[in-house]
Amino acid sequence: MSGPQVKICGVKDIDTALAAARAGADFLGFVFFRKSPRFILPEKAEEVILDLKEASFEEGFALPKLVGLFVDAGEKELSEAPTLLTHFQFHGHESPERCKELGDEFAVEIIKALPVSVADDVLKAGAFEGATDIILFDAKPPPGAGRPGGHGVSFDWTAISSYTGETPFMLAGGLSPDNVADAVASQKDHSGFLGVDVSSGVETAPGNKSADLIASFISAAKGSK
Ligand SMILES: O=C(O)c1ccccc1N[C@@H]1O[C@H](COP(=O)(O)O)[C@@H](O)[C@H]1O
Repeated sequence: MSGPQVKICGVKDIDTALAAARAGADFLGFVFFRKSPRFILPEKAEEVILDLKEASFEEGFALPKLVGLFVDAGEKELSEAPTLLTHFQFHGHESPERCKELGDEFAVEIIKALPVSVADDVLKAGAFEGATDIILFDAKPPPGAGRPGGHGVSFDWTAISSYTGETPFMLAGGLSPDNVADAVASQKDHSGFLGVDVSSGVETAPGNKSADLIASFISAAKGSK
């Protein structure tokens, strides 16, 4: 495995985007789900992306891949998303066929999140083979939760050992600077492991990202803690 890729999700402003990109984030996520404390308007996300792109030229850091996070979004919502997004991340009930169709229609790569609590949940990834570019194994939300992710809860990572698909996967749910090295170590021998994704674990309060926690998370994930 080459080094794990890191996705910092729930970016709401240029300072966070710059902190993550300068620290070496490979993906930045923008949450277009209104019930989330990380929600960002598409116009604001577009502004952040354009400013980030300009800074990447001026300072010479790599522009991360740019991910829009959606939950059962319709065509209108998807078409209002910033045009520079490289990936759509789906956290709703999107079928494999719908994932494939939308990836082709919007010319983006698709990340499909699958909620996991036990090994059997991981087997559901089989249906998405060939329909998505990345599978995101995320923790199942707590009962009664108002959104399908971003709760800072984790699951037993050994559940992923039952995954034998060809589609690369990322791991999310309750990761933080303190446990991400263990999470990476738990998957490093799995040929499909692409990287890790975090939101709550690099925040001081829901929706408030910390540049220090982001930098600590990225170095711990990439092995230079
Ligand atoms: O972050 C949110 O508010 C959110 C809303 C709706 C769907 C997913 C959401 N977050 C994603 O959940 C995982 C894990 O988050 P955490 O690190 O446990 O907070 C990650 O992909 C978030 O982007």
